Amino acid sequence: MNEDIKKIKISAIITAAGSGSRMASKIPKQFLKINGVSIIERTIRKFFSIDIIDEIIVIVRKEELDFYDKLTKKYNKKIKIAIGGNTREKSTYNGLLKTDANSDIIICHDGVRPFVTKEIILEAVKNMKDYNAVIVGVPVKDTIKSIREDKTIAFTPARKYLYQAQTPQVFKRDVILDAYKKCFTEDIQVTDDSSLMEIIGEKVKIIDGSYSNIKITTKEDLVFGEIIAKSEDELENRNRI
Ligand SMILES: Nc1ccn([C@@H]2O[C@H](COP(=O)(O)OP(=O)(O)OP(=O)(O)O)[C@@H](O)[C@H]2O)c(=O)n1
Ligand SMILES: C[C@](O)(CO)[C@H](O)COP(=O)(O)O
Repeated sequence: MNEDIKKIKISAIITAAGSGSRMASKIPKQFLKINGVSIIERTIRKFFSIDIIDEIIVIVRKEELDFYDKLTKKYNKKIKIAIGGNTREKSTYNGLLKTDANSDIIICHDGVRPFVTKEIILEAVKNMKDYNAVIVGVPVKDTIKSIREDKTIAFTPARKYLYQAQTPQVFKRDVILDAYKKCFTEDIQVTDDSSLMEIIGEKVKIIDGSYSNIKITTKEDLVFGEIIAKSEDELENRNRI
């Protein structure tokens, strides 16, 4: 491990205060189990296993606080809880306010992206040596069409320049705080935190994530999720022996 990385203070924000409308399940999707373990616990334990992360802030819905009591006991004092807002950005901002003011780096991650790897998280953090913002993504495999309201095609961007954005997305704490202040003052709506950095003119580096680092959004994702989880769990069990 690079000695410089060990010296910096790192906070992770895991957003898990969504309602999962596209999943349309009886319980919020973060609590659905994949190969026997809830999605949110799978995500939390990935971050928990990384020594250089000093604190993990999990953003939750107020009515689900009880569930996290058990999880925080299991994963000890490294975990703090913050209450979410009605958009992902508001949830992330509540998490940011709860981070240690001495933190240098903030890792933002979707609670429903449980198959991120330790290697990807560390690689994103390493790249912060040269940038104030680093995100993870994968090259787009399909041809992407930008469409008009009437569903005719407006244009086809060159695929070689297209990446699908994932999380983790990593930022210098003071820079992301500034970006969020602008977002709320000017009522800017975005679908990822990187977009805010782009709006304030910050250069964002994208590094390769993994096609397995899926966001569990709809029912089909659960099918892929089971396959990925089984192979991940099998590997972990084998390494334990
Ligand atoms: N107000 C919100 C909305 C979303 N999230 C979190 O942000 C992550 C990514 O969001 P998404 O997949 O869109 O989750 P939901 O908002 O729950 O799903 P949907 O958009 O289908 O309702 C999820 O871990 C979700 O819990 C959050 O913390 N607070
Ligand atoms: C941040 C994100 O996971 C990048 O792919 C994604 O944009 C989140 O989507 P949401 O619907 O805004 O939660």
